[in-house]
Order: sequence, then C-alpha cells, then structure tokens
Amino acid sequence: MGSSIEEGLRPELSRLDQDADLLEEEEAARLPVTSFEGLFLEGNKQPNPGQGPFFYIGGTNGASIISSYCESKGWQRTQDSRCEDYKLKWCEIKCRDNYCSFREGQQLLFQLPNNKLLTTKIGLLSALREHARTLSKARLLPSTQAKVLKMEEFFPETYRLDIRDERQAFFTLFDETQIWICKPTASNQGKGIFLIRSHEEVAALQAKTQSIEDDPIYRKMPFRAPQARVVQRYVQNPLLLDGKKFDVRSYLLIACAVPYMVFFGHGYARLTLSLYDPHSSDLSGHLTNQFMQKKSPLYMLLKESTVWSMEHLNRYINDKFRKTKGLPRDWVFTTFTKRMQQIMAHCFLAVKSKLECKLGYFDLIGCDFLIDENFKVLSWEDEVWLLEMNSNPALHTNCEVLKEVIPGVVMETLDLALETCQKSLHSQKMMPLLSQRHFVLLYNGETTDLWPRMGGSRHLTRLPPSALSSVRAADRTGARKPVPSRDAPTSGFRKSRQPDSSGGSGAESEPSLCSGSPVNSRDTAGESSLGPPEEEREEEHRSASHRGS
Ligand SMILES: Nc1ncnc2c1ncn2[C@@H]1O[C@H](COP(=O)(O)OP(=O)(O)OP(=O)(O)O)[C@@H](O)[C@H]1O
Ligand SMILES: [Mg+2]
Ligand SMILES: [Mg+2]
Repeated sequence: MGSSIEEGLRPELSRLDQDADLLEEEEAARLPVTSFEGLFLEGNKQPNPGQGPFFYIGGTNGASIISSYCESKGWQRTQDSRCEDYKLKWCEIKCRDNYCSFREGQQLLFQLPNNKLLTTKIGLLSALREHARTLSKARLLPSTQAKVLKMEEFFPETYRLDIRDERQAFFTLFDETQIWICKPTASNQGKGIFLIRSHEEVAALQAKTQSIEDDPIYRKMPFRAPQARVVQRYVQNPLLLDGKKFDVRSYLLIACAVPYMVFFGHGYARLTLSLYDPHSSDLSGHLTNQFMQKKSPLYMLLKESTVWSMEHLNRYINDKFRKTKGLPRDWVFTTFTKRMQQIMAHCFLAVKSKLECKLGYFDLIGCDFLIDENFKVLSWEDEVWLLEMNSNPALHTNCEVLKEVIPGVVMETLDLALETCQKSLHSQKMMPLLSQRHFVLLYNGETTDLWPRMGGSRHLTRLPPSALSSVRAADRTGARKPVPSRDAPTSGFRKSRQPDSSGGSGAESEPSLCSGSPVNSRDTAGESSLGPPEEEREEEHRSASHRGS
C-alpha cells in the first residue's frame, strides 16, 4: 500500500495509526477512572410519566431497538411528530421542520440534512469527482507527491445520464463486450435498476432520455420528471460464495458533527439465492439486495443463507481462497477492512466541508462494497469496489445474523452520539471514548480541524497535528476496551459549522429548511435562484423518500 496525502496534507497512514494508538494508550494510562453515566443527557433513569425526557421515532426501521435503548435511559416515547421538546429524534425521512426547530446542543437528531451529498448516486459521484480535481491540484505542489487513493481505483466508472455531454460520451464508448448497470440516483432496494448489454438497449435508453428532456411538461416542471439516472460499469466477475454473488454492507458513522467524530463499523454480507450467471437476464442473480431476494418463493425457506456474518465470510475466504489466491490469513479483517476504511475516509473527506453540521446531528450511513474476483494480494487496485452509500440503512432483524449484528450497531451509534455530544457541549476531550466498542475511529475533527470555540476560548484554535487520526491497521473487530474519560476545562458551546460554499461543483446549500416539507421531497419549493448549481439541481428534487435499504 502506498502512503496517503489526502487533501494534500496527509502523512503516511500507518505511521499515523501507530502514533494515534500510542498517544491514546499513554493518555488512557494517565487518566483517572470516572463514570460515563453522568455524561448522558440529563442521565435521567427514573421515568417521569408524561414529563419526558422524550424521544420520537419516525418510521419502523430499527424502531424497536432505538426504542428499547431510549427507554433504558428512562426516556419516554412520544408519538407526536411535532414535539419539539425531545432529547432524541430518529426519522427515516428527513423533514425540514425537524431541522428548523432543532435546538443545538440540547437534542440529538438522526441524519445530516444534506447527507444526499454522499447518499445519492449523483451526489457521491459529483463529490468524488470534485475531490479528485482538488487532489490533483494539490499533487502539483512539490511537497505532496505521495500516492493518494484515486477514485477510479475503487469506484466503478460512472456517467450521469442527466447531463447531455456525459450521456453522449457513454453512448459513444459503449460496446457489446461490456455490461453496464443503470440506476436511479436516489432509489434503493434495487428499484428501477436494469442492465445494459446491447446496442438495442442503449438505443432505447437514448431515446427515452431524449424524450424526457424534450417533453414540454417536464421542461416546465422539471421536478415532475422521472429521477435522474447514472450508468455504471458492471463488475462482471465478482468474487462468488458457493457460486453466488454477494456484496458487503458496512457503516460510516458520523457520531458528532461539531467537531466531526467519524467511525467505521462492520456489517454483514448479502448473498443472492441463485447462482451467478453474468449472461442471465434474471436480475435476482445480479442484485444482491435483500429486497430482490425476498421476491423469490424460496426466500422464506433459505433466507438465512442470504446473510452472512463477517466472521463467516472471513472463515470462508480463509478456507477457499487463502491458498489458491495466496491471501494473507484473515484477509477480510485485515486487507479488506483497511481498504473499506480508506475508501470511506476518502468519501467523507470529499464532502466534509459541505455537510451541514450542528452539534447534535448524527448519521449512520450504509456503504455497499463488492469484491472483484481478481483480488490480488500485493495491489490495492481493482479489488474492492464501492457501489454506493445509503442514508437510513436497513436495520431489520429478520435473519439470525442480522439479529446478532444490527442491535449492536444501533446501540453503539446512540452511545457514541450521546458521549461525543456531551463531551463537545462541555468542551471535554473526546478521547478516550468510553462507549466505543466495535466502531473504529476514522476521523477525529477535534485534533484535525481548526476549532474556533465560543465564549472564553473563542480564539483558541487547534492546529492539525495530524489528519486521519486512526484508520487503524484493522484489528479483527475494531473492538477496544472502554477506558476512562478525562474532563477538560469547560468553555461552553462549540460553534456549529456551516457548509463551505466556496465554489466548486459539489458546493451546495439547502435553499431554506423552513418550508415544512420533507427535505428530500420532490415538491421542494424555492428551487430556482438560491439553489445549487444547475447540474446539482435536478438531483435536489429527485431524492425520493426512502425506507431502509
Ligand atoms: N457496478 C456494479 N457492478 C456489479 N454489481 C452491481 C453494481 N452496482 C450495483 N450492483 C448490484 O446491484 C445491487 C443494487 O445496487 P445499488 O446498491 O447501487 O442500488 P440500490 O437500489 O441503492 O440498493 P440498496 O440501497 O438496497 O443497496 C448491489 O447490491 C449489487 O449487488
Ligand atoms: Mg442504495
Ligand atoms: Mg446498495
């Protein structure tokens, strides 16, 4: 693996890992033992019927886990979606009102309002492209010659169909030796996806796209037009498990947005029911989504075989491929995990300055990876592909493995969101984190970003001693023993960070968050003059509401 200079400032990652580990261990050894309980928001364990503290859950995704967690803290569930006096709000669908009435520093709110920068196909593609441009400029500086992750090494070649020149480029380059996959920008569960293999299919797509563009109704009301789409090079020879295609769902957790505290979490592998045949026209063998598999009459009988734990995947790859492919032992928990972490960190850095951040916002994003059959040991290239990132990832527990994995992910998410929020609020040092168990720290904004603080320490800023604080050499689970916390001098509230709108194609801002409609609504008002640059605008209006995928 080469070294990394993300954003032109990044020192070598593995050295950073060691430094960060050493520092944290030394620090932990010096710290007095204190209880973390006192840090929970008002830490109220005595239910006080009808008087809160309240929590609200919108939708059913993960609801029973979130609910038990909050009840264990003595909080009470409210069914009133307009309740403003809540401690925690976890909604599947983002709603502008939630962000308008949000009380920074007093509440926790699930989902960053503009997480679509990562979680729509066009958002992610645009962010990665812009980041690549920034990095290539930085590479011209003599001090930053080291190797950085390149987008084309982990993100399959992708074209936007809503931009004329781009789709023309795709139609020109297409030939029948390759397969492409066409996806709507903001759907999930495989909805609206199809494969493109022939010139006839390309011609049909071309005609359809043109007719939408020419339609006078859509010209007048572009927000009524079908969702924008991308075409992406189809990874034709994925690694197979007993002949079946699979992808890996992992998690990017933004536990705290002020300062950024960003983590990686393991998830699970999702397999198809049927054997993989690249030439088959049956999409259920190509799309590994559970939603696709559930359509099969065999699903109820065989559903347990469609979700594997990461340990199962690791054992299988050890047994079947270690010798034949010359892989290191536990490739899944070493090489593969580290690669996923690098990719996620890269994507986060691509949007870091554009995310709308307030203390109390947190987000859990589901990231889907595909492994190429040709995976090589000595090279990072062309082995692990990021397919997409998802807001509101599925938290269902309808299979045994999901019952094992999901509650832990949700509870640690909430624990970390609470702990980091409390520490930020009281200007306490973030590390060590008592509630960190399986999630692995990817980015610590406290030590990396410049921190203007309010109140007495307004002028106190921290210079970045390092960048990615701990994309650690992946230990098996990322598990760390809870270590005691240390209080730092309290200097009040950390300042919320507005997205950087300093230009560039990815820079965008929500027009106004106070219209009372879902943030992702297709009927979003006020899109014309205040909105993002033109090529971003359509996406703004397409993002359909979204159930866990
Ligand atoms: N470039 C690709 N090459 C090979 N397979 C792909 C590619 N892109 C997507 N797939 C397959 O199609 C499935 C659905 O694609 P994707 O995840 O991008 O869509 P989605 O509708 O957002 O699904 P979900 O949000 O439910 O995961 C993936 O899980 C994967 O199995
Ligand atoms: Mg998706
Ligand atoms: Mg997916």
